Amino acid sequence: MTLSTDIDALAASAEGAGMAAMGVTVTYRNGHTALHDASFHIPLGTITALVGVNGSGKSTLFKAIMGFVRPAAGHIRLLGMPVSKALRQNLVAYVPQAEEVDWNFPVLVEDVVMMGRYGHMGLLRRPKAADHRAVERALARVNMTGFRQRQIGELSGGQKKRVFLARALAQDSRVILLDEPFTGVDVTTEEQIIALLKELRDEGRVMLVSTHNLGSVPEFCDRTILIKGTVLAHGTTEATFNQANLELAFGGVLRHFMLTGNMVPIGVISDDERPLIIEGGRVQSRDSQARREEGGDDDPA
Ligand SMILES: Nc1ncnc2c1ncn2[C@@H]1O[C@H](COP(=O)(O)OP(=O)(O)OP(=O)(O)O)[C@@H](O)[C@H]1O
Repeated sequence: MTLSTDIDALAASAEGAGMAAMGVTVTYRNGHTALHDASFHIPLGTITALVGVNGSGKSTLFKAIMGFVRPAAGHIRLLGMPVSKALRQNLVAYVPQAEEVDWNFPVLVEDVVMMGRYGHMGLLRRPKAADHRAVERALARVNMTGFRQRQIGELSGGQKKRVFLARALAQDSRVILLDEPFTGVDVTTEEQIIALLKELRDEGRVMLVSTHNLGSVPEFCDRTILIKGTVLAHGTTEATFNQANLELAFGGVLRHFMLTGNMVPIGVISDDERPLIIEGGRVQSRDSQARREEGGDDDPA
């Protein structure tokens, strides 16, 4: 009872207005507790990275937020509401990992995006002009208009991701969960997706993005949640995404290099093809690396 009141107070505050979780524990049917006592909060109009090693509980947290699994303990609020209420109001969208989708299923790109409108339609799911307009707008926003009549299975990995993002846009949800949106995506598409996420943030939406692409987290995520069976740390990326916390979350996969002629220790976290570089204890974003390569940034020497 007290816990429920606390979560409602947190969800009513600006700090937790986007998403709030308190003491969330998820135990699967086989008895495995994948998430224990997880707590965090996210304001509106933010992009939050969810980072942790394989099996750390990222997808489990998504399932709890989507109402697919019921926490054994704890509470979640989305936009100040219990999960079930936010789902009923069509306020939450999920962009899945590629592996979760049966690509042999014969369905056109525009039909996938129209699925985002189902919650806005009546029982017979007969699309109205407004639904068609929403689908068109969403496809245009992800640069996929020319592919609307294609079978989804025929698209590249990056194009499929953009179609699922368009489905979330057509749904017009305020909370968008993205499960590893950059896997199998080239750098240009990644940059397009990041630009779109920033636009959605500026519209006041809340995004939670699980990613192994650590190098791009400081570039586009305002906040970070580090997870390893529980929430190890959460807060602004500036305050949270640092060497000490990353070592806690990634321990075994953190590599240290001491480059010849350079007295600054270089840490490389190589959880993915795009590693995160930590130089002299400072996280280097891709922007700052690029500026340095052009000779314009603060030189550590
Ligand atoms: N349906 C399930 N039943 C039992 N255990 C599960 C189930 N789904 C996941 N797990 C276990 O729960 C833990 C967390 O899994 P989860 O899929 O949430 O990790 P993740 O952080 O999303 O991993 P990845 O980065 O590999 O996607 C793992 O130990 C996993 O084996």
